[in-house]
Amino acid sequence: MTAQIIDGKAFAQQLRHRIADHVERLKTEHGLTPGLAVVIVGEDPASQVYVNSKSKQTKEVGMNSFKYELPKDTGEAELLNLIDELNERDDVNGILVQLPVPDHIDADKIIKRISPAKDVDCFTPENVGRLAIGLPGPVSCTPLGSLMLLRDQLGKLEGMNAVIIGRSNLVGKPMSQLLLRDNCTVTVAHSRTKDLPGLCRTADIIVAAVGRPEMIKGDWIKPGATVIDVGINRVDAPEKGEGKTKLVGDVEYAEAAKVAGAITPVPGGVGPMTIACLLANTITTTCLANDLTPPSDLTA
Ligand SMILES: Nc1nc2c(c(=O)[nH]1)N[C@@H](CN(C=O)c1ccc(C(=O)N[C@@H](CCC(=O)O)C(=O)O)cc1)CN2
Repeated sequence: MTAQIIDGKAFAQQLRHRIADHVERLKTEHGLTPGLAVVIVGEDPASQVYVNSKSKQTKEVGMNSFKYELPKDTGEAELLNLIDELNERDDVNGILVQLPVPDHIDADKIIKRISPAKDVDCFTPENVGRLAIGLPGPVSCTPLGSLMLLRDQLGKLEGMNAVIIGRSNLVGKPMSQLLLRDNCTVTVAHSRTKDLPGLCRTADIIVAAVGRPEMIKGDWIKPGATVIDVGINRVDAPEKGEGKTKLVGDVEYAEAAKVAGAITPVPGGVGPMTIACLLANTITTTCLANDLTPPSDLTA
């Protein structure tokens, strides 16, 4: 068997087209132009790439983009002041602080300062709670993107055994909420889980979000299972030349693709969905702030 490759890049592009249509409708029917503010502190090269993509794609779908590039020695108080300002602004519907922030800044403190009404990452305690009890609001971007890919691939997820590997606040925990909501039987595995290979072999759906290159082996996959690889790991690639690197996921892709029914590649799988879902969340927060029902095709 050779797995179907789930093309996240193409799906994200279609999603952005739908988002652009929603933006146009908000403008023409309601006089609203959604605005997204993205804040980066420091010069981490990968973060700069992500932030530039976010800003570019925000403009491409017709929203206003506000980008704040702060030096790495920016103080916590200064960053908190900027967030306070953005919380107050009527033309800003979404605020995102790119993670990681430098060590001298307390990321939790920063996240908690973002108004839940503008928290397009769905990181604030209020929005995490809303997600857990199924209230309308933004949904964590990478899990939302993964869910959209799963539903597109499998239709109804009801009754399926889902194993999520990784229990982070960013991916593992919100992913478990979303799959539970879709009536999967969900197991969240982590570093203390016993017999991880055996557990994975019971899964109809595997979501790998551990951040360890190719940790999930091909022979851990149940034949026909759907594999969502959230990992984005940069590793040495001597085969490409001295000093060269490449991106790999958390799953041993070549071997897993021989067994799985469908699998996301890295790059080109879940990554592009993360940014598209950020734009989707900005539509959601814009609608909720203006007493409009968020479009059902952009949320969970
Ligand atoms: N505030 C946030 N910070 C971070 C988040 C987040 O959701 N909110 N997630 C990650 C980084 N991230 C978005 O910010 C992100 C990561 C990867 C991709 C992506 O499209 N990856 C490409 C490969 C890109 C490359 O060549 O490096 C792919 O997988 O095809 C988009 C967004 C941490 N921080």
